[in-house]
Amino acid sequence: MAAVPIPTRQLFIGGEWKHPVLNKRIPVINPATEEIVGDIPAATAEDVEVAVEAAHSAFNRNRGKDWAFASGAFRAKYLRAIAAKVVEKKEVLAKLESIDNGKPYDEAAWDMDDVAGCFEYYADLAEGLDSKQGTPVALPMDTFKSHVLREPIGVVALITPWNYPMLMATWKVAPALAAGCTAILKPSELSSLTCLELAAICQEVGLPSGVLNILTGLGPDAGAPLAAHPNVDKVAFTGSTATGSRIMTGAAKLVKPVSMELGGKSPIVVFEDVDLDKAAEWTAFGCFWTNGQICSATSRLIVHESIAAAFLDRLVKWVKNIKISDPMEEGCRLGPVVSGGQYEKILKFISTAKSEGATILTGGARPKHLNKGFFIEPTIITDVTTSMQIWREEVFGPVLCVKTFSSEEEAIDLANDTQ
Ligand SMILES: NC(=O)c1ccc[n+]([C@@H]2O[C@H](COP(=O)([O-])OP(=O)(O)OC[C@H]3O[C@@H](n4cnc5c(N)ncnc54)[C@H](O)[C@@H]3O)[C@@H](O)[C@H]2O)c1
Ligand SMILES: NCCCC=O
Repeated sequence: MAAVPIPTRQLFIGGEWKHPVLNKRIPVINPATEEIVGDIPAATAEDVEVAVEAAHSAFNRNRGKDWAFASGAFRAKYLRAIAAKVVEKKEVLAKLESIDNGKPYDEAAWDMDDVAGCFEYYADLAEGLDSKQGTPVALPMDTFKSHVLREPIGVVALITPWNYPMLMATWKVAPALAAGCTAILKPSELSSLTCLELAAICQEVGLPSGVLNILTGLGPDAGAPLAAHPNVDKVAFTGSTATGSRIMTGAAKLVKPVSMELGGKSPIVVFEDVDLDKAAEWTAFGCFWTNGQICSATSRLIVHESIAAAFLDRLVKWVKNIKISDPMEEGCRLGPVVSGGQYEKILKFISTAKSEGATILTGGARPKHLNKGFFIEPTIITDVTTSMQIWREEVFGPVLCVKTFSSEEEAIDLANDTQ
């Protein structure tokens, strides 16, 4: 599949492209080739200041009548226009995401459908707001009147991860805009390309200036000052539990509301009466989809002891059939993990599991047919105990750890074992 040129973009603030105040940039590395293919602007606290001011004036412009307190139907038109542009540019966006993040092109293309669907969904909700405004609330005393007013909270900071770059951003941008908030989006420095294209789309559809500002940059340099800014009224964050906890601690000092979507360690339980082939397919899908980099990855397999050997045999066969290649290659089902840092981290998880006494049933290393790129074979680890790191911590890569059970109670206990 032909690659696409990587656009050179700036920060998107107040409806315009702006060079970062300190003029720094971050290289974009294609994880399949380890080559630098472009760069993105690196925002710092100085740019955060300008972006928050832009979002603030957009919120208050014309006493809010231009956006925040305009009708939901007015705002919905922009959300639908963005959705239409995403559909129009789907192929380019999916290719950029695939090059930036390493996910198979087909999966990136599904994600773009989800992005468009999400903007449409919140457009519906924005339209629905209008008829709900002013709904009376019955009170026991006639002398008092009460009605419901739904109002945007103000300027919101949206901080997102790299595993579904444009989709995770959309899950925050679309509802914020539908509600009438103005926003500053800070995507992950590891895959920001499509979020910068979202900025271009906002410009194309004529989204009022300052309603959505997009700052790319490092977490500590751009994310931290954004989350802590006193004129940011709410922070919505998706990412690791450690970063979420840091943001929440800072927000607590300002009594600032936050919403957090953090990491996980999800189980898949396979009972003795399953169809072995179907269960093997879904187990592989649950853990190895998006190269295993999903918050909901079913990274703990809990299988009934009476079928464990036969089931693992099928699963290993299934996993060995997964096509591992450059994510832009036709039929790719598993690409590289997102970065060199993530690659090293996952290999360390695997070596710690070995040193703690677990067995690598399959995988555990870079596939032999690939000599560059941050590729890791789909890995299945057995002889795991609940005290091992591989069982307790989120790996966020193509690694499945296995435990057997003999009773339903035991399966439930293992499934509920918290991180
Ligand atoms: N629950 C969900 O819906 C969901 C969805 C996707 C990913 N995730 C989780 O995200 C994690 C993977 O993403 P990640 O590695 O990008 O997470 P991360 O916490 O490293 O980074 C997430 C975002 O926070 C920013 N950031 C980093 N340090 C910061 C700081 N001090 N202050 C403010 N912002 C800061 C990063 O630049 C990035 O934009 C996994 O744990 C995964 O489970 C959860
Ligand atoms: N399908 C999107 C899942 C997002 C979590 O990582």
